[in-house]
Amino acid sequence: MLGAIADDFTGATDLAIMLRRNGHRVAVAIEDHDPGERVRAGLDALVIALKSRTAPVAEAVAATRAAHERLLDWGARRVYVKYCSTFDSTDEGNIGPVLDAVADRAGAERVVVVPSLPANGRTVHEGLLHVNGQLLEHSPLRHHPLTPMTRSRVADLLRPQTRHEVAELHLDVVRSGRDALRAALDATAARYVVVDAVDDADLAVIGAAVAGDAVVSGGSGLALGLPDPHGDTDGWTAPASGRRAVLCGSASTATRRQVADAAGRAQPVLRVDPVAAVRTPDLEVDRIAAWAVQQPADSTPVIHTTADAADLVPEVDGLPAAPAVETVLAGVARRLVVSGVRHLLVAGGETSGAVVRALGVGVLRVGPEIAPGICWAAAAAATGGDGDDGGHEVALALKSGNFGPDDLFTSAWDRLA
Ligand SMILES: Nc1ncnc2c1ncn2[C@@H]1O[C@H](COP(=O)(O)OP(=O)(O)O)[C@@H](O)[C@H]1O
Ligand SMILES: O=C(O)[C@@H](O)C(=O)COP(=O)(O)O
Repeated sequence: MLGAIADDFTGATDLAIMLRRNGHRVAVAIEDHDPGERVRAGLDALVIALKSRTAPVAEAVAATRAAHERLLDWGARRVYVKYCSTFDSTDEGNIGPVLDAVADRAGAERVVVVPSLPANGRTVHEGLLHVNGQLLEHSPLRHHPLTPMTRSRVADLLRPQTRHEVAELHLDVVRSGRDALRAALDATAARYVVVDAVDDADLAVIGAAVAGDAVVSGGSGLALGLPDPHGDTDGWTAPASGRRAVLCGSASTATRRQVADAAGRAQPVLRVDPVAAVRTPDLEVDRIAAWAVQQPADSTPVIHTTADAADLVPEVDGLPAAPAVETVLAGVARRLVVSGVRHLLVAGGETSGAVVRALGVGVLRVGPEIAPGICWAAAAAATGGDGDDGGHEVALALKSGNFGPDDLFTSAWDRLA
């Protein structure tokens, strides 16, 4: 079995889709949840979803180490460390410290670093990460609320995060084919090697060249290069029908466009007040949940946080607003499920982590792909409390802030039909 550790929940489903597309029978385990021996026995790949991308370094490393041990116990022979295709991190981490911990434990002398995800416009060329043709540092990721990306050379982003050497291999080597790339990798003394990839064919070459590596790392794109022969990935059924809703904690430009598009199609839209989220979170949850149940049953209420950059509130009364906003959206998610919402689309990696935790979900069963990097997944929500017994089957789509077409909030439901 291939074991994978993803540093956020949208990233976990993104990777699971790629593995599924490539013939793996795959499931996503939420944090320290054990899917059970029977489920594990039927899998070719298991992705553990952590909420470690922006956690304090020691916490992220400890959670990753524990996840790695579980994967080893469960028979994983290879480990895939999944981070963001835009390399979301700071000079402190968490990509470097997490890679160091996994590579040390596995005794891996070399780990490739492959953030490219061409299907979503993320490419690495001559060591520089581009997002839809722009250098990372000139893309909207420069203004990310938690991990602003102000440099574009992947090696320069990783170096401050690790004590190990970081090298680069460029497209000319990749395009010389699997054997030439493997030879070049073997000739490199560095622990980490950033490998260029501009299209899916490059990812296939890299995947083939690292077929024997105990640890690989990247965005989800590298999974396209790791085929599994089983190819038997059916067995997904959509959970019972019910009301729909969208929860957006992402401030990304793609999400903002999707909110505006839904509003333009006459879907009801409400914005979380970050000041209220910090000062009176329970009242803010009540306000939003009460609004949502009043909307027409056949509508898709969209609850969001940021219409334009001016809405971003770093602090309120000296307290950070971002985690308070996440907590409010997580509280709203519970209330929505209790009130009959069964199909929930969540935008934002951190936000998805907070929502999935609040819903008490243990395993995501990966279903149909909606758009590159976005899928529906089935899960049992253990809402319990709030006047509810819990145990509802729900369909969740966890969307990276930057992914998806403008009409996603109205078109995503077609894939559940
Ligand atoms: N208006 C706002 N003020 C303060 N924090 C916000 C606001 N809107 C969103 N946030 C926070 O920004 C973060 C967005 O991260 P995330 O959910 O991972 O989205 P993305 O996938 O776009 O990175 C979350 O912690 C969220 O609570
Ligand atoms: O690799 C990617 O781009 C995604 O899988 C991902 O991790 C996105 O993170 P968020 O934008 O924070 O959801």
